[in-house]
Amino acid sequence: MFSARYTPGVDLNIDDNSSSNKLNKFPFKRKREDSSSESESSSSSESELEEEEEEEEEEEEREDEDVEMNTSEKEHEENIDSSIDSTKFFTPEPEPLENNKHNAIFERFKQTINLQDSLPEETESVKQQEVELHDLTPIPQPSKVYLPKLRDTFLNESWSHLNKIYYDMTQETEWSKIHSQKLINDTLYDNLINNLKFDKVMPVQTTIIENYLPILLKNYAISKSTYTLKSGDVLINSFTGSGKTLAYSIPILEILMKRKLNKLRCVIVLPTTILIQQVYTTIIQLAKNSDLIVATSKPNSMSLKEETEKFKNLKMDILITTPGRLVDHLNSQSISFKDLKFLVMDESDKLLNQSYQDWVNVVMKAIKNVNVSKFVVSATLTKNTEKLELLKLNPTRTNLFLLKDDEGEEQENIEENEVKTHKDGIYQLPKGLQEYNMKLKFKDSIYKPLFLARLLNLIHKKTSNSNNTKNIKRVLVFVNSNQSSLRLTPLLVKLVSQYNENINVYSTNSNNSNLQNKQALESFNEDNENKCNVLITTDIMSRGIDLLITDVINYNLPISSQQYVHRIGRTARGMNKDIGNIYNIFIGNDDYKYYSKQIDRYLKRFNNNDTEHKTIVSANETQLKEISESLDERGSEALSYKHILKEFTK
Ligand SMILES: Nc1ncnc2c1ncn2[C@@H]1O[C@H](COP(=O)(O)OP(=O)(O)OP(=O)(O)O)[C@@H](O)[C@H]1O
Repeated sequence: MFSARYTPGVDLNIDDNSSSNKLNKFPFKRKREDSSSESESSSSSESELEEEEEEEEEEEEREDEDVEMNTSEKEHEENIDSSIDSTKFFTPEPEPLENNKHNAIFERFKQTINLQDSLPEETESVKQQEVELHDLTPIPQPSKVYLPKLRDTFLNESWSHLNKIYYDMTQETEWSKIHSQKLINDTLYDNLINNLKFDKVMPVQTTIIENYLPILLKNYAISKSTYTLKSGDVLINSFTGSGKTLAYSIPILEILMKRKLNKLRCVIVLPTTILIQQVYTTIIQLAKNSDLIVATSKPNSMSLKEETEKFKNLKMDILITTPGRLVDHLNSQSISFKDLKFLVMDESDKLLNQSYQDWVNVVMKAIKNVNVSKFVVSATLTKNTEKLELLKLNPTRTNLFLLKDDEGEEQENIEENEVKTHKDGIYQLPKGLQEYNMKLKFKDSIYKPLFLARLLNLIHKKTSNSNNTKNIKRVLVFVNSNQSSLRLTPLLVKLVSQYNENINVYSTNSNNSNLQNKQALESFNEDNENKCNVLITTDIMSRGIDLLITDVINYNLPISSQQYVHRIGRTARGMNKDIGNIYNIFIGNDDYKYYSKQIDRYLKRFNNNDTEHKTIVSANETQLKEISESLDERGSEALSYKHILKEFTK
């Protein structure tokens, strides 16, 4: 109940009833006053009144004693009193006491006071300075020191010393022209025209074939052992679907086809097994009728031991693999980099984000004293110096291939108000995209699956682009987690069946076996006329996958502009650059704000003045507007939806 300051040597007895102990009675006097006022209603007894009178007398006695104290002692005591909140702390006052030990204490106290009085005067002036008062204006502060943003500078400088070669979209040419210039051999030309059925050379391919391949060929003619060192490394930053696979494969195959060696001369590293299969399919078609042996190494298809056995007898020229498997083979010495000439890192920014088995360092160590040309490739090539440093690029001969924008400006130097260059790279979108942003009100968020079903119905009914004569629709629906994919798929199957029997919904997720995922992908890719195939997937499908996809729906927003670039890059690819609709679904304002600040502002579009993609459902797309309008909760569609939802949440 009581709060009392403990004074060493004084025995504080807080028994308030002990009237005989005056020392105790005094310290808690105020408390007693308080408590008497609290119990005003109770009648005060005569004895209590007497007691109070007694106390008053005692106090008067003390006052008299005080007068007898010397002035300095008194002043000091006042000072002490004023610095103590007397309502909180009570220190026993000296009184004439029967107990001699207290007298000794008071004696010491007096001595202390006297000593304090004899302190030199400047102590006081120092004290005064310390308590100097200020009014309420802020105390002046030293001006802020602005340090340069070292990290940003550091990041951006990674490209500054590279030999930049800009290309533009007009640089499309014919394979026959490249062939006639003797830049590619007859077999390669034949494979391009007859196997792959390509007649045009895409701009990024043209620039590399015209600018890098001649140097490689010239140096190869001079020396078969140092040509890669003299030609240097290649960095390719080019948008999704622009044909980067061929851009690096053609120069490499042209050189490797020149002599039959059947020793490991090229390794292509990719982040996923799906991509390994895809690149392999392209390369074996290009290498047909040549002496080159192309092999893959995929973690899921064969054990390391089995693969090691296989490699003992396989004199491969090209190996396509993942970073983890490559490290496994290097560690078990089942492959050697002794004859290596080319190392390709496709989707390089993704690879450089993987620290699994410290793969970059292991691989760089393995190629230490070998002359190797490195190809670092991505639609979102990193500018991060720390990461690029790991690759130990050729310090004097590293060529960076970059796209100029529509106005012929060099993309790297564009720092406009609306479109910012991301510190990690340049994020150019493909040309033929149509982007639609749609917002659902926050209160309608439970209807998001129903909204998606309506949207798919609409996509199926939309008339196709003239290139897509069979009117096949393939729609990728991106969700952010495996769980979302598992929850959404059965619900969507049920919902779309109410609208449209021509919509097939598949999903890839980690609950499926590899075989099931493969089958889902194959079914999704089937050419069923007038059908709409839908694949619900996570970002595992966002990189590099090359199928004819007509529409991409960001059911959940991606977390970064890089991720957005790769997701939407599954459409508007290669020669199908005019086929590609993107639908971004926002819930409430927060999603839209996130998209604007974290994603959209870093994207470069071929025509940046075209702001249509930024509107929430463009005015001419009235159907889209209809489906994104608030759903009437009493409507029969919404009611039946709620019933279905209940079934799925049981
Ligand atoms: N010269 C060409 N003529 C016609 N089609 C081509 C040509 N080169 C590539 N393609 C096709 O263009 C599509 C995209 O090519 P590729 O997969 O190499 O793109 P990418 O730039 O690597 O894309 P991503 O960044 O998404 O991996 C593929 O279907 C490919 O077969």
